[in-house]
Amino acid sequence: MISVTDLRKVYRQGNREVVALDGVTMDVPQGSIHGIIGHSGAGKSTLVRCLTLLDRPTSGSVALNGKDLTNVSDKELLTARRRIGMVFQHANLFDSRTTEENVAFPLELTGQSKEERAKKVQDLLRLTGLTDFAKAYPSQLSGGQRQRVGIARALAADPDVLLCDEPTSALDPRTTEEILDLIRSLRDRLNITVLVITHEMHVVKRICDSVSLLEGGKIVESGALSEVVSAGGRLSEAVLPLPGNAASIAEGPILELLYSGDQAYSPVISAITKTFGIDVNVLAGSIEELGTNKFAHLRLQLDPSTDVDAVLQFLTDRGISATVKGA
Ligand SMILES: Nc1ncnc2c1ncn2[C@@H]1O[C@H](COP(=O)(O)OP(=O)(O)OP(=O)(O)O)[C@@H](O)[C@H]1O
Repeated sequence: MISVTDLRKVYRQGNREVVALDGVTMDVPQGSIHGIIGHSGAGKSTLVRCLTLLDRPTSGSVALNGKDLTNVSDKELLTARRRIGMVFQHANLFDSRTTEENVAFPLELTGQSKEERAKKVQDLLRLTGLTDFAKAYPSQLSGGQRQRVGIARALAADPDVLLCDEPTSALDPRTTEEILDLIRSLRDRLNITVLVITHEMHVVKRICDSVSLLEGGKIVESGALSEVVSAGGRLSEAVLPLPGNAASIAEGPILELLYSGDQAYSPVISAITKTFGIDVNVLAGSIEELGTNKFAHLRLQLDPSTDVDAVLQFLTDRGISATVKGA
């Protein structure tokens, strides 16, 4: 479990102050995968540096399993940092070391026997699908395989938290899916807490249980993926985007519908047409399955004669969030 409370980081640039983190608070429970998404300059890198205490926050706290890391001695901090395994965009491997030697590197500092280290490395290679590449050098590996080595190395010290900073930004789409699936399967097998910092929504959609939107150093939306999608805010728009310029072919009110669960497959449109005896035109739609939940986002144009308030009530009664566009 990692808990961040009111984290602030202010940089000084001459006379100017830059507030890179402005009161970030979040709790990520043991065994869950939390995504932090934000555009360039939102404060993601600063957050990573503050979470690992590579950069001291100006105020606020970062606690790992209840222990406040902002309040420990430098020696304790060194030990505490090993509880957080780091995965970066580029694996930054030692070119002169083989896969197994790269993975063994953090273990060389732990005082374990050679046999214990060798067994641990073999376990990690099996876990990350690298057994056949144990003797290969980084130059003989693909980008995805190198990232696997980086992940195996990050797990060597049995961390409580795996902090992944843009883990797939340098990979092609297929390798991205493989690495994301690996991260999720590691969480399933090791019950490790995972924090994924990314600017890519598909990363969040593919593996995260919960997500926070970071903007200008603040978390502006946060929650379980199903909650934020149903809430109809900015994350919802990003997960279930509709084209902004879907042309209407006739006059009539335009409604946007957002709904989840089994209702995502319910015949909403035919229910409206039958109940109100009107024509309905689908301007745009997006249906997604995220984890075990399904979500739908539709933009509909209704007959000009429609009693819009009655349709809105009809939809609300069925647990469907509906808003009139351009009203
Ligand atoms: N060492 C520093 N000194 C002064 N300002 C800084 C420093 N590091 C970051 N900043 C500022 O803090 C803000 C957040 O930067 P940060 O690098 O954390 O954003 P980011 O979301 O990681 O962006 P990117 O995705 O482009 O790396 C920016 O306005 C940046 O200019």
